[in-house]
Amino acid sequence: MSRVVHLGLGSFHRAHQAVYTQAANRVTGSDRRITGVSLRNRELVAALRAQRGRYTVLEVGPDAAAPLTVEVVDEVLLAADQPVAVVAALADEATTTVTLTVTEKGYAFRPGGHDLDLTDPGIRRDATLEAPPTTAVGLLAAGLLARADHGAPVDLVSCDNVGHNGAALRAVLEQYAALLPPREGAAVRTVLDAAGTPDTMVDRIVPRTTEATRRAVAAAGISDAVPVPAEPFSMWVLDASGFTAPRPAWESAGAVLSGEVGAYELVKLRLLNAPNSMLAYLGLLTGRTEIADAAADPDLRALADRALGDEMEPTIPLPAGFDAAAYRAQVFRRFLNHDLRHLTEQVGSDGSLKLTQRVPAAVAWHTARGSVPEHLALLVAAWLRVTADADAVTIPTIGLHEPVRDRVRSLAAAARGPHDLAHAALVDAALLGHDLTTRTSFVDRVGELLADLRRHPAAALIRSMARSTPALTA
Ligand SMILES: NC(=O)c1ccc[n+]([C@@H]2O[C@H](COP(=O)([O-])OP(=O)(O)OC[C@H]3O[C@@H](n4cnc5c(N)ncnc54)[C@H](O)[C@@H]3O)[C@@H](O)[C@H]2O)c1
Ligand SMILES: O=P(O)(O)OC[C@@H](O)[C@@H](O)[C@H](O)[C@H](O)CO
Repeated sequence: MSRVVHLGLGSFHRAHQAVYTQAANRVTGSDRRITGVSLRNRELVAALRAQRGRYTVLEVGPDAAAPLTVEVVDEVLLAADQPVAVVAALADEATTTVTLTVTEKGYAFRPGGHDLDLTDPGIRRDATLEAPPTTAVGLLAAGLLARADHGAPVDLVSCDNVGHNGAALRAVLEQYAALLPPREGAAVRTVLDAAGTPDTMVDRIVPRTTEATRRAVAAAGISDAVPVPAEPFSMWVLDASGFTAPRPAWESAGAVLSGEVGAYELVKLRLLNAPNSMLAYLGLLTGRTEIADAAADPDLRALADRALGDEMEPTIPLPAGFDAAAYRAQVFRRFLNHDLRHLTEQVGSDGSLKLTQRVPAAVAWHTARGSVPEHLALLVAAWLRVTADADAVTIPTIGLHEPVRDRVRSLAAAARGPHDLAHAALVDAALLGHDLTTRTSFVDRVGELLADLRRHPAAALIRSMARSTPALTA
């Protein structure tokens, strides 16, 4: 029986692809199992091993189902300690599907784009082949290299919130292969050429596990050190034509096989993830710890809703039969799920990587038509304010991570003011990608809004924008 190897055994995989795989097994009577690889989370690996890979998905909020026991992960590896075993699992002929949820960071993209960062120290070290790999890209490539010996088919399925995630994964692997010694590079390319890298759209809000999750699971009589909370909603759209090898029949468990994955990805990134980011940054600037509290504020909600409906929706081709109005209403019902306790700091982390996927192409759509999307400018200004100014976030945060924070702060120290900073960060340093570097009318507006956010309490600007007539500035 063919097996799945998953890289990035975080919360999302356990509440999404693993659940679909288990359900597909039940529906089709097959027994496909998952080798789950955590890159470096030693505690998680120890806990899952102690539970023989078994854990609970706890749905929370309205319409939550009963806790679900997931027992489809039958092997758990820690890449930091067992890189050779991970490469062997990836190389095994029985492995026909490799799935990934390694966050945007895991692809080692160059800031602002989808090219491999050739200066990334981990990538450079792995590419020497002098020691076992440590990065997700290095591990995958080592697995492909070893597969050259047998040539059995395999698919690499990115399940991260990255636009054209399959193509992006293929591109970084190709660029990594070019760094390898010629013989090994050619072997990796040969295996990659034959492999599938389908694009996918993945959707389920899965916050971090908290003590409340553990208590709720214990109250249901289940002993589990690593339960995963999740919203009841779940969606997975896959490009069926991108597969080359046997795989779990995820469609029998509700996944959608579609020729329009690209359109679904854009729906997800621009109509769900972008307003989610907006609630996160405006929430952080107005003292909200949780997304649901930010969404419950009528002014924040009005701005995020206009960003979604007026500024994002026109920029994307909707999938056939897609009901945008229903989606928009559903998105906000999902954000308002208080039981999720989805933290503004989780959604607001790594903004430079996330916003690059969510915003610049939509801005380019508007500026090409002579308008400046006001609410998207506010989103970017809010990200800059949170990133540049140590005094901007007044609530306690424990892990508001931002890879370019130091860079932005040194640009801020050198800048003559907010307009200068916006241009230095978005044009000169291209921190949100090259699409924005030529959109100077948009960058000017970001600078103005950043000035407002610095001059007044964020709530005042938010209130006045929310209560003024919505318009795209020409
Ligand atoms: N949580 C959600 O609501 C959700 C929904 C849709 C998609 N996703 C996608 O799944 C990803 C993971 O989300 P999660 O909730 O499991 O997060 P998590 O924090 O629980 O797990 C993150 C995983 O990514 C790995 N990782 C982190 N940095 C890495 C790096 N530099 N290189 C390689 N691997 C790295 C970690 O080892 C861990 O396994 C998200 O970034 C997103 O792309 C998440
Ligand atoms: O990428 P994360 O999980 O750190 O947080 C960002 C969220 O916007 C995102 O994960 C959503 O919850 C998810 O994309 C919903 O499907």
